[in-house]
Amino acid sequence: MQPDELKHALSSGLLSFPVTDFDAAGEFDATGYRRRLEWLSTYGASALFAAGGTGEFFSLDLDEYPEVVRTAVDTCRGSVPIVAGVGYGTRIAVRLARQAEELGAAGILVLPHYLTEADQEGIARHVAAICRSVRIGVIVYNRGVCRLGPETLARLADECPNLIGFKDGIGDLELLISIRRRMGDRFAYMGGLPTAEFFAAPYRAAGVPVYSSAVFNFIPRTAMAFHQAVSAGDTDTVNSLLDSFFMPYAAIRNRRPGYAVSIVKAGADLVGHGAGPVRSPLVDLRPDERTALGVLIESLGPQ
Ligand SMILES: O=C([O-])C(=O)C[C@H](O)[C@@H](O)C(=O)[O-]
Repeated sequence: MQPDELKHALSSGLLSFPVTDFDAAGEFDATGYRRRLEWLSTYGASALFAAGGTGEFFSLDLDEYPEVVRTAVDTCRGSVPIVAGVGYGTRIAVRLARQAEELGAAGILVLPHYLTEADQEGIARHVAAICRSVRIGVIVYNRGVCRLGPETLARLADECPNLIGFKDGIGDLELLISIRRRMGDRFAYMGGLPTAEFFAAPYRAAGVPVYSSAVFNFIPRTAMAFHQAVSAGDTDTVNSLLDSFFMPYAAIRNRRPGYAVSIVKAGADLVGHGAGPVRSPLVDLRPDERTALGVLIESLGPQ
């Protein structure tokens, strides 16, 4: 897929980050992952992101990363574009980006580099090296220690024609709007904070109508309906779902660090599409938390 084709695909609709399937021994379960993507690809997401945050990229072994990307690309070929997450330092990120491109990924999402703070210039060099290493489209992701400003992004966009997207995982509206106004239609823009639905309406107002939904992993019909309600300005439906599902959902999610991913895996399990346990350093939901989540999911009706 050409970078501009990917930019077009990411400029509308709903995105998602499938969880990654691990078996009881904690090994990557390609069969389960393929079934998951076959199921999710029928709900009309504009793109699916393999090995993203919700996909536990940070816990994948470098030897199993290509298996995850290959499974996603082969399963979704011809139905929905697969964007592959890459991360860590520049050398590892470039190696992963080249692997993902060779395996047929439609694009690359640059997850934050690891641990250290870094200057805008250094992060720009990091992103530019990744862009230069592939021909497919690249999306830069402000999150954690990666916090690029509008002027840095403008220089990167001039230097890297295949840099076609910006994803926000920080939630600083002044920064987001400054980037959106400075970059105009040069990028496709995506919201992607934990439980993106909370930010969907204000981000749409800021000129970012597209976001990635983690809950799409277990309530895809509701996730699509929520996105359609935001898009239509149906505030009654948006507020009703925020009050009845997302607020109590967030109350569970906020109980322990890392639950933003663990709760999604628990939800998938509760709807019969289990993906196995999370890998450390994450922990799975406690039994009472699973029960509370199950009640919330039941209240939404069939998916
Ligand atoms: O790796 C990531 O950024 C994500 O998984 C983003 C999530 O989809 C986030 O938007 C969410 O939790 O709804």
